[in-house]
Amino acid sequence: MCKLTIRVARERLVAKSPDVLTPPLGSLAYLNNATALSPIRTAAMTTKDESRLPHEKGFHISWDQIHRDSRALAWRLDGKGPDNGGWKAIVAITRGGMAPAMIVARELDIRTVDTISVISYYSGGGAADKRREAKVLKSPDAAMMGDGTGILVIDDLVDSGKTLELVRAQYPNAHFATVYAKPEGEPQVDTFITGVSQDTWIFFPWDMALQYVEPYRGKD
Ligand SMILES: O=P(O)(O)OC[C@H]1O[C@H](OP(=O)(O)OP(=O)(O)O)[C@H](O)[C@@H]1O
Ligand code: HPA
Ligand SMILES: [Mg+2]
Repeated sequence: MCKLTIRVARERLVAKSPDVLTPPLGSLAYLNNATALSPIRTAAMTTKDESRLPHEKGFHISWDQIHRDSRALAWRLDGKGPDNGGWKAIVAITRGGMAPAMIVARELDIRTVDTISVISYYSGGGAADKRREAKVLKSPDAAMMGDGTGILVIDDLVDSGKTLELVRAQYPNAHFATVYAKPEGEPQVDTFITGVSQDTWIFFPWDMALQYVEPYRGKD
């Protein structure tokens, strides 16, 4: 009875929106499905989108988890600012830093929140030669920022450290905080909550969607 209900519901879904259950090859939904089936990535998976996610493992973060980890970050930063423990403002590194920054701002009752938009890309020649580069597309208010004193710069994660390196060069006295940190980028971050190995790709809830998966023992 239960199985029948699930099957009917799924068929309706397919009929209405085929792309929900069969995402294009290489999309994150597809890759997420593959990692959900096997925590160690399969050969088939790496050949499907090697350029984008050459990582061994996937670490899937739910909305609930990022909320709890961002709150933990806020509590760790509480009372650590230079103005009697207080912080002047928060600057979120868009786009991934916006959700954690909002949660930290709420926890610490910081009302001034600005953004810095950083875009990162790969440059260089062949695969072995490629370097991650970052560029600022939009800066926060210059008068407020000064050299960064009292400013809490927040991002979701640090990986290679290129993004934070660029922002730190502009605001050397700011405090840099991320929710997650990989070892290569750790020297760039002042405060973080969870360390993640370099060969792990972190999947954030805003990049994901729930989708149906076949039972392990098949459909019937
Ligand atoms: O330490 P790095 O190697 O520089 O990588 C970390 C950055 O990469 C991701 O952002 P991305 O540039 O993908 O953009 P987004 O936040 O707009 O998704 C992430 O949100 C960090 O900002
Ligand atoms: O592990 C990651 N997950 C999501 N975005 C990222 N940008 C750099 N590294 C990562
Ligand atoms: Mg980002």
